[in-house]
Amino acid sequence: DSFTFPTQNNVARGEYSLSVVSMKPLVELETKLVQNLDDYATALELKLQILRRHIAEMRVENEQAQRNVNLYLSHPLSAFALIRRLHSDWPQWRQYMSEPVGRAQLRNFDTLQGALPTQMDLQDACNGIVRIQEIYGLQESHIFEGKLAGIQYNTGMSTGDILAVGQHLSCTKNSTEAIPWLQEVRRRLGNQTKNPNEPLAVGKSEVLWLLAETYIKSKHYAEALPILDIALKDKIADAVFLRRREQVQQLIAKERSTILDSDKPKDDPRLAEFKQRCRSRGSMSSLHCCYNFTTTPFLRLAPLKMELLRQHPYVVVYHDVLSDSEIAGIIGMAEQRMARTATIAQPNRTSSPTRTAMGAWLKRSSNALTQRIARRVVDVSGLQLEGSERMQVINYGIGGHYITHKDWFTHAPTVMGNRLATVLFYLSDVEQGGATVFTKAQLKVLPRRGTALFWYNLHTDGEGDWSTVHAACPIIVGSKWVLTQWIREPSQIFIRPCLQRTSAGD
Ligand SMILES: O=C(O)CCC(=O)C(=O)O
Ligand SMILES: [Fe+2]
Repeated sequence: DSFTFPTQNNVARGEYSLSVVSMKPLVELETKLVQNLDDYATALELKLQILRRHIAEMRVENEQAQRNVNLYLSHPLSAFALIRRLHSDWPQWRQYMSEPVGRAQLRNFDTLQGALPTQMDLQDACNGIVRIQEIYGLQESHIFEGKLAGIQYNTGMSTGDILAVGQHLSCTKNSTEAIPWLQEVRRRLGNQTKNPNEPLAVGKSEVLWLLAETYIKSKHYAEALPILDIALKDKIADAVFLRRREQVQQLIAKERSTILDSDKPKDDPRLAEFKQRCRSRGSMSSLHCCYNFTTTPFLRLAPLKMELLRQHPYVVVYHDVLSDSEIAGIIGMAEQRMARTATIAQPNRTSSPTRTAMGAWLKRSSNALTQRIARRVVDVSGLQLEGSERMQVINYGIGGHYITHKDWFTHAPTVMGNRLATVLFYLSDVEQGGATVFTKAQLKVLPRRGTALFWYNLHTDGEGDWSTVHAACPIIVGSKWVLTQWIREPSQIFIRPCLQRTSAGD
């Protein structure tokens, strides 16, 4: 179920990619690293300059000696100087050559190293990219070139970027998904040979090996063979490749290969619905719009722009209910309290989290601002908040999403009661992706800064309403912020008493 709680009070390691806000320090970290490397280059240049100057002087002296060796050595001061230089100076030059350059920069790097993203961060980031590709059905080649869901951006993927995703995918259950990525790396490397002086150069033989192994792992033996052959033909491979080739030939003779694409696992229906809804056009399909004057007495003075999206389940949107300064204040508070949000079902990290975001709980009584927001929740819902959990602010990260879930509990605690209703405020616009979708009710709501979504999670008799299952589609481009208030049953006794179900759908 979807009860979420923070596991840590600050950004713990391996949690950068989960929200845009938690990645912010990385930009400054890179600034420092670039400066440090620049300082290292300066130290190298300084040493080089000193060397060049001395070499020039040495050459002048030595050439003079060479022109007339006898004359040079006949002069006692020249001969003396030669002896002295060779005895005293040259060992010092040896010493100078052996001294490492940039020790200070190396030490400085070591102090920054602890803040570098971990393997887990990279995995999360890979998962995010793959999720965008999968859920929206994007072509890998488009992503490589920086075209995301029909929009061409200036940023594409480098060979190193693509290889990292390929490597990640080759270790996953569906390793065949790595193939387009690794093939692209292979294509980009082309006939290029690795420059041994380039620290970041990608080795072609390593890529070919990984590609061949990925084919072999998924029993596509026939495809592995030509890959190994390329490596052998280019003579960039060694005996290991030759042995592997023989093994593959034996496998082809013995075992049946799988035909590419035939073994694609079928999506489970929930995932299929999620994909379909996220890919659908974002029509709000409102039933009607009106001004709400009636939910609470306050609204008679300041009516809210309300749009009814569905009657069953009852889902409404309120436009422009938060001001820019209120939003800035809430985000500012949340930023200081960010922690990874984990669901109770999986409080520890797994490779495929159901929710990829960082969150903060805010007490409604914290300050005038949170009290005002709480009041707004009462206004849009007509419900009371005593006994409800705190407000939760969420910021999503790379390909951030929240899989299909229901906000109500199957076994609700009797004291706190179940989550009768949800109010979801959008604190930001999202450039692409990140819609809230109701998969059963076939509704897609695009985040709009300042808008609130309200729905009932329970039928009038208190039973959980399955038609309220919903999800957050992966963000493609943007930083999505939401504030959620789940509203518990007990304090609503007189407002929305438990009734027999009125009509079929209610
Ligand atoms: O972020 C969204 O669009 C949905 C969030 C949600 O479903 C929740 O917090 O329960
Ligand atoms: Fe939810």
